[in-house]
Amino acid sequence: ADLTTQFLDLPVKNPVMNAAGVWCSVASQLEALAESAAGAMVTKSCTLQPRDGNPEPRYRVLDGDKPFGSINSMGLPNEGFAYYLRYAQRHDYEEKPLFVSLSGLTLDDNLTMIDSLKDAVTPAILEVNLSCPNVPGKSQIGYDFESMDTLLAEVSSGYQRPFGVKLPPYFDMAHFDEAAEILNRYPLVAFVTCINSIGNALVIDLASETTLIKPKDGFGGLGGDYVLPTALANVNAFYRRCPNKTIIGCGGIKSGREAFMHILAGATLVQIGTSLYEEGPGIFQRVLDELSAIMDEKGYATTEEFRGKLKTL
Ligand SMILES: O=C(O)c1[nH]c(=O)[nH]c(=O)c1I
Repeated sequence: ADLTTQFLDLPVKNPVMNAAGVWCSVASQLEALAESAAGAMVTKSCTLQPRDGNPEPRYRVLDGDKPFGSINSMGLPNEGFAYYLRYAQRHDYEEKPLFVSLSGLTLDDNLTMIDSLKDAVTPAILEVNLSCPNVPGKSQIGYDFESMDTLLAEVSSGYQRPFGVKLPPYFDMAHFDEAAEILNRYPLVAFVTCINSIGNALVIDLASETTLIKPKDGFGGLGGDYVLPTALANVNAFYRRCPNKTIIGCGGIKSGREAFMHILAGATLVQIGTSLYEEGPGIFQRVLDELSAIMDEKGYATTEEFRGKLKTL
């Protein structure tokens, strides 16, 4: 099958990329993504200043029994905005698009970073993270509709170019409606990435009767198989409610099957997190081959032919 995809006005070799935060914190990882089969890539969400993040253990893969997944409370460790801006200025955009993810600790920090990104005049695509669940004392902007509205207004007037947002999962129709109503008031919000990890889950080790991770009494963001149905719901909910925006799907993708489901639900690109963390950048070619085989089997030549075509009963 032909996996080439149009994202906004950009031709992309294929719809598969990494999820922000996974395999994208330092130059060596970014270079590995650039050399991988991924059709696009995104940098680790960054703050204005470098951050160490939370104490370890702060990431655990859950693969002892089914389902496969992960829990993390990294706490936004990153090299600082200037580091990722430097990478964005030396990235080969002919090879593949680069997204830059920002997660400022304050609105001012976000606006300062956006100003520099705008003046740097790089083709990098801005993904504003509204959903980091792991900074102690910081709640997720995506769950505070008023501050989300304010941030989108400020970023729109500051950046004055199309950008996107990374949303937390929502679990109520009224929340899908309210979030979409806000997003639709900002035409510069060109894309919406659903979902970030399901925040503040708790995984317990039976033998030791202890939490698996250290920060926040063991509460952390859930990824992997656990979140696929919620991810698909959020992709489809915003696909239905935001007809003028592009949806990027993220959550529970570990093979061509889940990638196909995300596209069927309305996603244009799909992001891989937990499975990339565990398998490494070789996963992209595997998922692409699996997706292509499923499309061939079903008789779809391009992703365009089935994107958003989920049937209801
Ligand atoms: O703890 C993190 O660094 C983190 N972890 C996540 O699961 N999602 C996020 O957006 C972030 I910024």
